[in-house]
Amino acid sequence: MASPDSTQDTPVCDLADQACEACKVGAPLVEGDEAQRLLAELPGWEVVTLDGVEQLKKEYTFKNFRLALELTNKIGALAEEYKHHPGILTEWGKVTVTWWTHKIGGLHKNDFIMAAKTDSVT
Ligand SMILES: C[C@H](O)[C@H](O)[C@H]1CNC2=NC(N)=NC(=O)C2=N1
Repeated sequence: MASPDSTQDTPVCDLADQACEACKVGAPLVEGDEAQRLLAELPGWEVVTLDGVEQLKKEYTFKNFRLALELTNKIGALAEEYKHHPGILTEWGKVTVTWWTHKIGGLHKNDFIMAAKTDSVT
């Protein structure tokens, strides 16, 4: 039994367990070193710039379309639950997910939280 103060007992509130905050126009963008620090907690995710907007992106692969659609629907339910919505491209054997915050035209902490929550439903 590890001692109560050992590091493995230290509760870690990781991204997937955090709640999204209400995001308003003018909220600060997450960029540079802060983005890289949060990205390090998100295996398989990358920051891409599409139409000048930084977004988090990850591809999930499957052996058929039905499984891709199942994940798509799980992510859709997450988005509705947390009122924060991704881009989702659903293809045979693949789901491509992008997270960014439309209101601020880039990345917010919420996008990193939702990316972690996306991984938690795969
Ligand atoms: C009115 C509605 O709650 C807002 O427009 C929400 C909806 N979902 C959203 N999703 C994302 N990714 N960015 C937003 O700015 C956003 N705004």
